Amino acid sequence: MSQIIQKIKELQKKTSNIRNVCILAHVDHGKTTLADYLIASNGIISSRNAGPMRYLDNRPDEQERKITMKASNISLYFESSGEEYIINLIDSPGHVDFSSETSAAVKLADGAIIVVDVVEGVCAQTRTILQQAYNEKLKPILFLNKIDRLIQERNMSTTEAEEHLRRVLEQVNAVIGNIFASDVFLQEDMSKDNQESALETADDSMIYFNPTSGNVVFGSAQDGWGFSLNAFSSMFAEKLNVQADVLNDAMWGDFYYNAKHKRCDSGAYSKGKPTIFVQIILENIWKLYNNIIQDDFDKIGIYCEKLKLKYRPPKKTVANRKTILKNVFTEWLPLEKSIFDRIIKHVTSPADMYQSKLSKLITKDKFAANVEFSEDDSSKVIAFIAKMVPISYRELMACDRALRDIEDEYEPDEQVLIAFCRIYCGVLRENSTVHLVKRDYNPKLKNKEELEPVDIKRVYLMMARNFEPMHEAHSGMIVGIWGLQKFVTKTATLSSSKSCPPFSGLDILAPPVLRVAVEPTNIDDMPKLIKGLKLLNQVDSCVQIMIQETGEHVLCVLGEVHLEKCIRDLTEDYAKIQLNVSKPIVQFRETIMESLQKSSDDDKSVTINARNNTCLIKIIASPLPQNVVKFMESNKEQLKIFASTMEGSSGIEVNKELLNAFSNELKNSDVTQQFELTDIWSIGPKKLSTCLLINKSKYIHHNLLSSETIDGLYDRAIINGFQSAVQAGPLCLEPMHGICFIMQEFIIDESIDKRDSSISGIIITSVKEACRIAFQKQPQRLVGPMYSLSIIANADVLGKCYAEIAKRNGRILVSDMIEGSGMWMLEAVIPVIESFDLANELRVKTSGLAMPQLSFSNWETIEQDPFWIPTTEEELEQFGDKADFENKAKSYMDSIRERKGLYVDKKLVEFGEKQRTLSKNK
Ligand SMILES: Nc1nc2c(ncn2[C@@H]2O[C@H](COP(=O)(O)OP(=O)(O)OP(=O)(O)O)[C@@H](O)[C@H]2O)c(=O)[nH]1
Repeated sequence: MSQIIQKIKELQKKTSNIRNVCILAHVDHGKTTLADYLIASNGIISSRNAGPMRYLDNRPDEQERKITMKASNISLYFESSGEEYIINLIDSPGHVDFSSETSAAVKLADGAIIVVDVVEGVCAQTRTILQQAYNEKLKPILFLNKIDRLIQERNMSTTEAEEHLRRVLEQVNAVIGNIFASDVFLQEDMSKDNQESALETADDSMIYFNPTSGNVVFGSAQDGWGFSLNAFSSMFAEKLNVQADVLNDAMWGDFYYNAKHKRCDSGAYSKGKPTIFVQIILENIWKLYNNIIQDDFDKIGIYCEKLKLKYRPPKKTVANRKTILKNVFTEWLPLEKSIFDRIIKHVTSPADMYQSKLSKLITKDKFAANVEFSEDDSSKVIAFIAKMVPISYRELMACDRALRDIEDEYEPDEQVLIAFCRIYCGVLRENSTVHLVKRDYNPKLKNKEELEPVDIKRVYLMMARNFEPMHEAHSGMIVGIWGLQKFVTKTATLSSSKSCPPFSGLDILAPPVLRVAVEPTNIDDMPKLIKGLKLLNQVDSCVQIMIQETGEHVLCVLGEVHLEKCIRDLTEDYAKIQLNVSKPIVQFRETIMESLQKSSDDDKSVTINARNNTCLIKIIASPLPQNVVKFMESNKEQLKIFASTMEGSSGIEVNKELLNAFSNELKNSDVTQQFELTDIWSIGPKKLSTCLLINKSKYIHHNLLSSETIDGLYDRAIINGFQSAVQAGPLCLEPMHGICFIMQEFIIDESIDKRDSSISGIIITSVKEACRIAFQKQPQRLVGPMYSLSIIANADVLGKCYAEIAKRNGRILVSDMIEGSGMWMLEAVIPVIESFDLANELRVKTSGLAMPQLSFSNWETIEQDPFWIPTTEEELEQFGDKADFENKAKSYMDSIRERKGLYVDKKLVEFGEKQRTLSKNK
């Protein structure tokens, strides 16, 4: 291993020979098994252990549960046609609860190996990772994995298998086609009439997977083999007397080999002949497998000779078939070679990807001109930290003995953080100083306070669990940095010059909707908990930590598996204390609906006349249309900037294109109360941005789109009143969602003294009160988060899955058979609040045959009125006079109120004594 490390340290100076690749797939499709074989090629593990070892899954819980939970990098060496290469390989988790780790992996890579299990085909996460790879402009290679299952489990013939593989490839390409089409429409922002012609003119020739062009590898990671078509064309060209490139082009088409004329003829399907793919490739693989399965050692021996392999099977022992399979196939079609060859050919080097990567990483309005590429200039360093990697200080010192002389600030058992970083430009040297570029830094304004000098103490080559010290890291490399723990939370940009803007953070695909309150079992351990939570927040991009007004520490995570990991990290590594963890809490939101009974605006509006007519406020509330809410949710970061600029912050640029799109969105919706962008006064709640305050009164507010200078004397008080109203609604103090409050009148008595500070307080309270009453004048509803749920299961357990989903108020959206696999794919939505322990219950009920994948889908209004009570005689008879049991919305609302210590209108058992007496007397 030390030789390889030495070579990598030398080779890194040649950026054109570096490739940065991540492995992406739906959960369990075989990423980690594939990574093992690639690692074995460097002698880091033996190829006998490749697969079961799961080298990159080095957390105990990853090994126990056999799922990857974090992205990790290993730098590998590969030689091809006399050239030497470094391949920085990043394995990523497939489980949706760890999607932020996958986002970190795609941010650092230039290419992606997309692994698809050919039996399961395209699954929910496959679509997501294809979208992520497309968004980041990664060069993808498709690995169609687990072909051995078609032989051993599905007993498919070679022609059936070919048909099946074609279908899976078409599925993958159909997803890519859809992603491409939506991208074209989005970029062009066009009317429906122009969409078709735009699609016709857009060049999509390079985006699809096509075995003939070499971006598809077929194989079985478990048995250690893989091939792309060119491996077979060069193997068989001479024997068949056909030119290799002709054979290659004919291999995945409607061609058959005409042995008589020694040529490839078209029309295999119409003539009922097996295609060349079946004749030359699948037939050979199938025969070898069958010989091994049937212990036919003589035939295996003959085959090995025919294929010019060195391996000879044992004479008659009942040898382990798996070992024979591995020995034969890893020699004949070595998996690592087929994958590495494709990476070298299809993935672009970091130097060539530089501009395209940077244009993705830096938001358009911040793109500065002076960030040219440099391979070896230490004054032109640009680097991006995608995450902080935890390791115990003892382990780090074992990797880097020099640390013992540098620091003793940390205890050996303490967790410390290494920055997981890609050098985009220049050379980063140890013991150097660079700028940490903060989020609001703008190279045009050169706002120095947003740059912080930081010392790079040590630079490491990241070899999964080992950190190998290297004195410098060259452009294109993915490395670890020691010295930044005190400065970096989640992600960061480093630059040696002042001309680089901050990179955008990771794309977090789902908000953390699951919350728990945590406290130390022993209250004296509170400082340790706070320190542990800080570390967790630095390391995990998806975690949010909040401190409630009550002093309670709340941890927000994506799902139950994520929660388990975070609690484990806290108790065993970050805080090292016992914790009390509350039951999961789900955040709700509050909204209003359009009333079915027609009522005039006057009925709905609220007038508040404060302090003897000195301040008059008239407000009406109206639900915002779905499209507007959706737009606001997907652009909340930009809208926050828009709102803060309106409220007086300067120095931040507002994206004009976004404002135009917002204006169009408003025009295209049937907002009952029409308004312009210039009427928007504030957007709230602060972190969510789904409610608007609109000014239709005669009072003129500060407005960034207007050229007039306005003093906006009462703006701040009005905005504060609105913000505190939308922050906590009247149902159960949850944030409001999708509502537009329109200020119809705002009049302040001219005679009041403008220096009277109490007037601000009166305005804040009155606006807040008016918003709350206006909300209550409309039909009120709760809005809950929904998970989208996908399950792959066989027909026998389908009924049990349906029953479990129905029991939890879920809705099945799709239930399709996966052709050729005998499996079913279920897609459903289920309220997050009903989802707890679903994975466990399904596992027990289906004996482990169905595993759900849950990922955040959307916020959905709960149709039921939380205040509904039975009124008709039938309803009273059916539900009782409170109907608590049937009214889910009310029970959710009550449980939140109870948790928050608010009054709950609950009917307890009344007259208990009397009832008992009655029954006794019977
Ligand atoms: N039959 C068969 N099984 C395979 C193959 N490749 C992987 N497996 C098995 O599939 C299961 C999942 O493999 P992993 O490599 O852990 O999958 P993964 O994509 O890394 O999983 P996550 O990281 O948890 O998303 C393991 O039991 C592997 O042994 C293959 O080619 N054939």
